[in-house]
Amino acid sequence: MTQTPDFSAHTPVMQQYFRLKAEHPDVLVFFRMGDFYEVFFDDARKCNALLDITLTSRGQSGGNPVVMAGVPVHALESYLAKLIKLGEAVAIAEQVGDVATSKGPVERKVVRVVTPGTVTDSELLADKQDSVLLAVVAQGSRASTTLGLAWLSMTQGQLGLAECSERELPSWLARLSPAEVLVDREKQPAAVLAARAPITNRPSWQFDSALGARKLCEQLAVAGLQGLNADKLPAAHAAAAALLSYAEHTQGRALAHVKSLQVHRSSELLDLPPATQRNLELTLTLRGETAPTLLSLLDSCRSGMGSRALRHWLLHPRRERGEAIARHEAIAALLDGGYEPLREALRGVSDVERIAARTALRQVRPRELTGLRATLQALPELLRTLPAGSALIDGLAAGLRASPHIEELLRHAIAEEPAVLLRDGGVIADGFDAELDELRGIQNNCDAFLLDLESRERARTGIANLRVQYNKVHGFYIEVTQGQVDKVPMDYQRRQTLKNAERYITPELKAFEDKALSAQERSLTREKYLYELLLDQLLEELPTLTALGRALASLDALAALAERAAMLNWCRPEFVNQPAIDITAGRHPVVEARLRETGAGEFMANDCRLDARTRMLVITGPNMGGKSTFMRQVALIALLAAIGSYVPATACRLGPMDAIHTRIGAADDLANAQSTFMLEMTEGAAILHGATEQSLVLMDEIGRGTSTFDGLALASAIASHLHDKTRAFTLFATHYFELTEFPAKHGQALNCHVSAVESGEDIVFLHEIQPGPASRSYGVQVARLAGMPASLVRQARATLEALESRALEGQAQIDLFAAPPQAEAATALAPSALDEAMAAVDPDALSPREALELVYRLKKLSLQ
Ligand SMILES: Nc1ncnc2c1ncn2[C@@H]1O[C@H](COP(=O)(O)OP(=O)(O)OP(=O)(O)O)[C@@H](O)[C@H]1O
Repeated sequence: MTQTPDFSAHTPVMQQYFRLKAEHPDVLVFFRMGDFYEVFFDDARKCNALLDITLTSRGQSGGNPVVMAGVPVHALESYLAKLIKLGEAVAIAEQVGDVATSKGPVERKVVRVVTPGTVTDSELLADKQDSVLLAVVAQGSRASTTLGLAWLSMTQGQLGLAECSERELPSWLARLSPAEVLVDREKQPAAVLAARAPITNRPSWQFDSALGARKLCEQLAVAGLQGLNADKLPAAHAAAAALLSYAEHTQGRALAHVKSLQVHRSSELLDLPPATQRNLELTLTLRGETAPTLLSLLDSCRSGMGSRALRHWLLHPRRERGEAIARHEAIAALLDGGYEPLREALRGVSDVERIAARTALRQVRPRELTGLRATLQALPELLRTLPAGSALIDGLAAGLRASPHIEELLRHAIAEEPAVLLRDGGVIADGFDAELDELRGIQNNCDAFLLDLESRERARTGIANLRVQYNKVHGFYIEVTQGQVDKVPMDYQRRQTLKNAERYITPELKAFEDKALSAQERSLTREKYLYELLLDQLLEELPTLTALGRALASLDALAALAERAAMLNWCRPEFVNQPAIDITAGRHPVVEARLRETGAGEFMANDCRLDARTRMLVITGPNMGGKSTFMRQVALIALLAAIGSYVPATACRLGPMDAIHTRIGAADDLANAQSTFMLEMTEGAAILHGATEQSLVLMDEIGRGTSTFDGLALASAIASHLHDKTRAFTLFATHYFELTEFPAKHGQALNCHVSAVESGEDIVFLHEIQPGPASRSYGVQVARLAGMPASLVRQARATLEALESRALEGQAQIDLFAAPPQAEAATALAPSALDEAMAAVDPDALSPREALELVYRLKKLSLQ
């Protein structure tokens, strides 16, 4: 920016601006000047480009024209929303001094910095999605790096810590989907670029473990972190140090509401790598839209809080099944006892979670408090709708019994329908504060007083047309027409002379004027003061409010899951300790819903039976037959069960599971300059390294990105590896017909196929999974269905027949699944002269001279 170090060359206001800008060099500074926020120089040019606001240049400062642009104060929120979406951060510098009494420019201060990861204004936040601020730092040597993660949802008041390896980082980034990532300015972990979130650089010294541990203890008001299972995480503590200082810096205050901490260890969560989240279309479709996805289908929540909780559950499934079982039990209770009354009661609740956070940050608006009040008043009714029979719901009910004190306080303190903004007045209820009532009384009684004074003065002076009036310039006055002026009493002082009237003031009217004019100002000041006091009192109740928000969010999410289970005819899954994925009549929930919506037919339900003896299904069948759908539905059912939802099936038994890996064809990742095939192999390799016996692996047409032989060879080697070494539960869909021989030689694999029947030249897909290999692949028929020209289809059919007959004649007898050649097997040639000579040597029998000769001889042989 055009910044001159010598501020003295500038006007006093610009000096003030430069000082603030120097404290916030990396963000846009919005500098309050009366009814506008002004931006200057480079910030102005940037805003001109991003917001399309006009650049102007006014006067000079330090010898240069002052380039500036401005946004009106009342439109701030909409401009901020745009900038935050574009990943920009904005420091808001307000006038904090008193304009009337200031000598020189009024004092200004940055009161908060709005950044993508720390926004709390409801207008700037998506209702259904949390805004997460994440700090990532790498610790350790190059050979063994540990990444420390610390994150904060400012509006939930929730901190999270985790440590992971470099390989696991992408999964974490996909799971947390941060709105802003803080990194060490000096060493940025490469993977954070993939988060596609704005990156904010922070100085290295802020990523300090000891400082982080201390800050966490202070923030959570605990003496040590052991009790929270949060000790011995030095890398995460280092990230927390940077996270907390940045968060406080942006809010301009301590974070009173951040009182809870979750420590996630990678090993506790069911691993959902980014490819899995993408391929299963959990929260976004492959095209990047928010519907139709699993979340859009599940989310029938009544509140933004519920939607956010559900999203969190979906992306953080636990391996340990206690939490999921408790949710299954709660859904069963809601289905038994009726979930509709609860959902009705939840319809009107406000976003208590965000209101609590905004209260803590002292940003809460009057209307949010009336929303909170209404919610508190509705709680007794809501409690009555809760069913019995679920320990989880009983626990949440305890969170709903918020102290009646808060409701009472809000009822007395806040007006029935307060103004939108505190500065407009009319927020504090009548009868709450005697002083405020008196000040308001003065304003309200103004008219009555003036009428009363007028009739008294008329009687006293005998001037019948005397009038008491007010105007902005002269204030209150008594007006007497020129003809009556001689009747004016002594205590009347002339204020103004008009053509045919005189205007006077009396001591009584002057006293009233002083009181009335200052009453409005004073009542506003008093309201602000009372509002601050109210916030202090609410702050004491913050833990109760936070717990209430969480309880409402969970109940909403549970009720949505119950409603979905009932409406979509889902069943309660069962967990077992043996290896098993045993699904009866499973369906793909999103494809099924889509078919129903478009009236395109019924979804064909299919079973999936995998156990310790059958760990792999080799799935063949025509394109469009339903292979991908079947594989995905198995994964979705497993995931739904793990988050505590019912599942689209008639019965479902699941053994332990640690991860869901998917390799499903995707378009080229041009952005990362990876070809289809390279991407396929990279993802495949990650699966082979990461999967275990307890993982579910979906492999959809691996190898198709390269030539047929390469692809077939790789696909068979990958299948063998998964079967013999990894032993993961694997669904392996392939077009390589040769792979249907795989199960014959691999005891834990079975063939199955999606059925289709030919009718004349056409093909009808039955979408039914049947045992055994497919008889053929019907590619030409599918092409015909897709509308390829008839002549082309005829030509393809003829070529196919020719190829097939040639293949039959000269079928190569290659054993695709033979054991890989061992390194030593390669040396199984006839022994060389050198080998023979070496074999003949008896070292103990050699004299030194013979040994020397032997060396010369061996050297000679080696050169032959
Ligand atoms: N079980 C089913 N019941 C009804 N319709 C289904 C079923 N499975 C799949 N479909 C329909 O068939 C379409 C194609 O399914 P899918 O993509 O799973 O086929 P595929 O065998 O994987 O094809 P390709 O080999 O070309 O990838 C789906 O979009 C869906 O509309």
